[in-house]
Amino acid sequence: MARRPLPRILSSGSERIARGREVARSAADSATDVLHPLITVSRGLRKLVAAGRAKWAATPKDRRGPTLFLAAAGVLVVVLVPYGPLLALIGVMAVAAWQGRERPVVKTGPDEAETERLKGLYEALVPYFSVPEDPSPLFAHGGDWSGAFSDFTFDGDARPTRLRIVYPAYFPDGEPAARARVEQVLHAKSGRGREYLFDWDEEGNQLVMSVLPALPTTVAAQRFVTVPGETVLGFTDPEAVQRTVPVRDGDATRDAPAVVWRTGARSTEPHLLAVGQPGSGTSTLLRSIALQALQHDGDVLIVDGGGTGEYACLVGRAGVLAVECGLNGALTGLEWAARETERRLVAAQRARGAGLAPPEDTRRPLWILLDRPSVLGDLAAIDARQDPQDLLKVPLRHGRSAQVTVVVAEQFDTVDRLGETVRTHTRARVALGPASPDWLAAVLGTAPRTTPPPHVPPGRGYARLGTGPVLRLQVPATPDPYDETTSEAHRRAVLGLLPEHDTQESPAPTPPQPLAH
Ligand SMILES: Nc1ncnc2c1ncn2[C@@H]1O[C@H](COP(=O)(O)OP(=O)(O)OP(=O)(O)O)[C@@H](O)[C@H]1O
Repeated sequence: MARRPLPRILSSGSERIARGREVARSAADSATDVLHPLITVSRGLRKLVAAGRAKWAATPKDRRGPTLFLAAAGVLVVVLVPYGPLLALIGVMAVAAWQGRERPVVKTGPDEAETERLKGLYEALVPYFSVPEDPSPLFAHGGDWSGAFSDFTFDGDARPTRLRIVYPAYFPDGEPAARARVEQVLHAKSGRGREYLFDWDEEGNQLVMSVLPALPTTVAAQRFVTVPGETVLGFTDPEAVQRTVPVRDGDATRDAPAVVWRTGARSTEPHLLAVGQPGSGTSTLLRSIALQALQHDGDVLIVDGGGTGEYACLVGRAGVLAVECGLNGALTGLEWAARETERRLVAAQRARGAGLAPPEDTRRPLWILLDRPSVLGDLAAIDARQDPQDLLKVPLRHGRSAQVTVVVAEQFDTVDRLGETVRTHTRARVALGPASPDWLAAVLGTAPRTTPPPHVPPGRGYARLGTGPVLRLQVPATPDPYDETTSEAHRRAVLGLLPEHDTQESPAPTPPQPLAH
């Protein structure tokens, strides 16, 4: 049913009321501005009068007469001096203005609600931070929380946003289980729905709990300022990394703390494994890596076990050797990649033997991106054929010195299908999407020091490079430009990064030739 327009009189009447309110508000604002000095002086005068009264009340009765006499003499002198009354008036007004000025309220400690929250936290921690044998326990029921807690800040709901806790030296802070119990209590009692960082200082017997803001999700695919051999996996907390990268974020440009992965001959983590829940963004991460590899003149071979066509935008682009979705194509492409790795090694070795620099064609980065190898493994098992994963052995073992980088993406529930070689040689790790601490520890080698985020947007997770710290990660939005749900801005961003369509034939799909040694 079509909506009937409001009667003119009603709509214009409400407009007039709104305009009237606006005028009244601005008149009130102007009046406050004009009267501000007067308000300040009268506030000061009130304070002076109150102070005078208090002084008079505090003066002993026998000294009131002389005091009154002195005051009267003072007034007389002022009256007799030329311009005395005027100067006295100016002086009183100045003192009143000074006394009446607005002073910022300085908070000196937690308010009632915040104190209650701290008391509750303290009581909840008593069972974990005390033992019956301790003669003077730092934590005891009904004890003094101020000896254990410091450096606290709160949000508007009196929930702590930062808290330093001193605990007794006998607390087994080296045991992950003991730490986890304390972290769980703090998480629950400080308010769920926020992401906490727990920073344990074993030497100082201190724990600092802080609330982390959500990682921004607004950075989309773009040409990142990196050198060849560097790939931006995503963005993290400013304190977690030293490297920042200038990024376009909406209409502004800012320096964003980036998780930069280094590949190539000097890399200690030359290959990467990304694991995620379905829909968590592992294919998007692979697309982002592919675009960055192409930006630095790399050759890219994509094997998409999921076969959902998420890499269609890369088909036929300059630098993209092949995008294989079926088992046959995957086996052909990966067999070629294994032989190419061997060829590069042999050629580089021969050149070194002859005292020459390695040939140009062995130095061009080659990227093998393999999404969902477990699916291809299943298909291969049905046909009693070779598992494509097996063909990754040579690139994974020798790829580093041959400028060959392997990136594997798999889902959490099929991660156990990955072979030993893949697990051993993919030392750069990414875990995306919601996951339990145990799952994350299985992928990253250790659990993150942060609690799970209340809301996990796509592309949100953790990264760990080798034995480095676990970093929170948000992958830049790099959606499939051919997906109709992709926004126009993102579609243009990704299409703008794609190389031109290649007119030359790519080498990957050709059957592998035996190497002439
Ligand atoms: N970093 C990101 N920023 C914004 N959106 C993202 C990001 N990563 C993924 N998405 C969106 O989430 C959806 C799923 O992403 P993607 O296909 O990459 O997930 P996946 O882990 O490969 O899942 P599946 O294997 O089920 O396809 C897509 O709509 C994608 O655009």
